[in-house]
Amino acid sequence: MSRGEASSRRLSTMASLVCRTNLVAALKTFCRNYGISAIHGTHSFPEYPKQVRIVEVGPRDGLQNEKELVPTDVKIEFINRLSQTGHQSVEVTSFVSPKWVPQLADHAEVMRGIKRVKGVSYPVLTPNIKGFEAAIAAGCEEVAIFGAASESFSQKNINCSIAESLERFQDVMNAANKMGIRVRGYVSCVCGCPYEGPVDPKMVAKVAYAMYQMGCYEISLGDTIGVGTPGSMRRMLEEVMTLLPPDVLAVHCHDTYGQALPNILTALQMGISVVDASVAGLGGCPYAQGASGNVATEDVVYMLDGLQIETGVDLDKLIDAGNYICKILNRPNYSKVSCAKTKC
Ligand SMILES: CC(C)(COP(=O)([O-])OP(=O)([O-])OC[C@H]1O[C@@H](n2cnc3c(N)ncnc32)[C@H](O)[C@@H]1OP(=O)([O-])[O-])[C@@H](O)C(=O)NCCC(=O)NCCSC(=O)C[C@@](C)(O)CC(=O)[O-]
Repeated sequence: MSRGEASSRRLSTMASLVCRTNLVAALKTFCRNYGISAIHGTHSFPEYPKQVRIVEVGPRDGLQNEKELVPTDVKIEFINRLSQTGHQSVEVTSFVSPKWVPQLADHAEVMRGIKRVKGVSYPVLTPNIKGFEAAIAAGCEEVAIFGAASESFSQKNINCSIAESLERFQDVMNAANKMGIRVRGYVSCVCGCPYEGPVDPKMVAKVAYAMYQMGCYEISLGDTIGVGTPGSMRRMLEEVMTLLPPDVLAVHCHDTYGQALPNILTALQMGISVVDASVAGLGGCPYAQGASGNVATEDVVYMLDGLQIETGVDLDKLIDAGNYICKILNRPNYSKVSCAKTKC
């Protein structure tokens, strides 16, 4: 990104924050001055977004931790089924070292084998320029770089410090810009780290801002080990939102402590409208011991349907895709909604 583009990006971010802050402050002052404590009768209700985009991470985050190698044709069929559910974004695989994540060593074959549906984006993870080049050679049109707000996790996960990771991501970003490839950014450990414990929200904000300034179109904030609560999620998001507006943020919640849905609800109330989820609640990071799967996509869609928030996702087709992969993996379906509907 050129200096001019970077500074105009900074200006528009600031303008968006200032407008938002002024509007909220003006509304608060108005209500205070006129003794209004309630909207809609006697209570004030949070405003939810009208639409939410779900980023389906089942084929990547969901499968990366599976011990038994899943056959390539099964992965392809799984992704093809997910492509038919109405999802706008299905994360396919990672172009990482096969020594580190053997399950995803067939990344190029999977990428080449899937039937791409018009309107669906198929991002892949690329930690460095080597991964980026391999991803492009396999036909990828969107990539994601993945950093962390914890030094220890960064070392364990991608074998470098946070500062080094940002340098590697800059190389990816430069190459992506030249080719017109969209880059998404992840920040892991936003509510806690498996090695360091609590993580300072200021650190999350700093890394998220650095990745956004670099040119990521969206930053996904990962509660990698699922320790967040609506309280810690809110505090973390408030800090991040001092630097970035909610419309460039996504949340990525694991469900280790059963807090993923309330955490997502908190994020929606704060203006975020992109949610990562994994069908059947598959998943976990191989470098975050003890972390359970992601929030199940079926459960997120059911909740959003109930809130009359548009996702475009067909719940029945999603349930079928989740049951398909669980049957092959011979493991339980962790979606409560799927279990309730199919009486599993
Ligand atoms: C980042 C590296 C590659 C650094 O790994 P390294 O060992 O430090 O890399 P290196 O540059 O020293 O190279 C060592 C070897 O790896 C090869 N190599 C180097 N780069 C690549 C590449 N891109 N693709 C394929 N091979 C690669 C390279 O060619 C060489 O091969 P050798 O000469 O030994 O045969 C390694 O640490 C790695 O692959 N880590 C995997 C991390 C990972 O996938 N973690 C899970 C995803 S993150 C996550 O789940 C969290 C998230 C996103 O979901 C959000 C959340 O929940 O918080």
